[in-house]
Amino acid sequence: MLNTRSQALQQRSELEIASELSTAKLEVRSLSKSFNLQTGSMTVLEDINLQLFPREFVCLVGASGCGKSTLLNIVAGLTPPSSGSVLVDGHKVTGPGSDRGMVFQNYTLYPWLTVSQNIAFGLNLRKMPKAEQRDRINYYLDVVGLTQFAKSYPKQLSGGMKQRVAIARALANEPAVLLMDEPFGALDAQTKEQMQQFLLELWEQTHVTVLMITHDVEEAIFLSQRVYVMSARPGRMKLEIPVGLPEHRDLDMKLSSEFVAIKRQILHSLRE
Ligand SMILES: Nc1ncnc2c1ncn2[C@@H]1O[C@H](COP(=O)(O)OP(=O)(O)OP(=O)(O)O)[C@@H](O)[C@H]1O
Repeated sequence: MLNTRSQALQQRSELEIASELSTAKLEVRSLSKSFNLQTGSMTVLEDINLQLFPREFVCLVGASGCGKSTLLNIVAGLTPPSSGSVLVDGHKVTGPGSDRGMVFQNYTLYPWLTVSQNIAFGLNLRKMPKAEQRDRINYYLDVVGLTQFAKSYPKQLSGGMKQRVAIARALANEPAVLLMDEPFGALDAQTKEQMQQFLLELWEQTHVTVLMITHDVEEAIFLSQRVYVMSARPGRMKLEIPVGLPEHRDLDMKLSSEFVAIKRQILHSLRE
């Protein structure tokens, strides 16, 4: 299925491809959000602007409480903004939609469904023909390396495996953008590093456009082409840092001087 898609991509003219790549997949325009509390109104996000281009992996870092999850929930269409707008492929977001796949920190698999059935969940909702569903499920089971666990239930899987199923479920809808909120926050350090490597390989294979929130500055640099740093109260975009590392990365790269220089810049910005 993706192979057919990539063949189609190859057949298109370079001009068409260049034009597609320069059009934002996701755009957040002058977005602000306030919550009404008993004590008055609290502005959580102020004048947020960001753009993600096709096949980009972008991370958002910022102090706890600066509004990262609120921003992601607005992009997902789960929370309305107070002002400003979110556009996916040029269309204004007015609610949740299958053009945005979401992966949360806490495993959100349905415990009564098998791995395959979890991955099929969105496809069933969309009434996709069963044969097409089977192809997609098999493809994404293979992409996340869980073919042998197709018939297992979530309780039979480790934390890392559960997150791989959650990622496969989000990808099975082939969304325009994959939104991830601290997806590895609940994993131990070793599993987290394995999952970072896995996610990078998956991104190299599928070239999905990703917006991810993380507390972990190293994780953000390791995975991204760009990192946005947010300030707190109200949350604003403070810094946008391009990550000029090669696309193909391994864990040793975290020790390189380029990596450490970017880390220093982000940490200084977070401390200011
Ligand atoms: N529904 C809500 N009603 C009122 N206040 C809210 C609501 N949702 C979030 N907030 C407040 O908005 C602020 C930002 O919260 P948010 O969860 O977006 O921050 P965050 O940067 O994701 O934090 P963390 O990194 O700790 O997860 C917090 O002060 C939070 O209490």
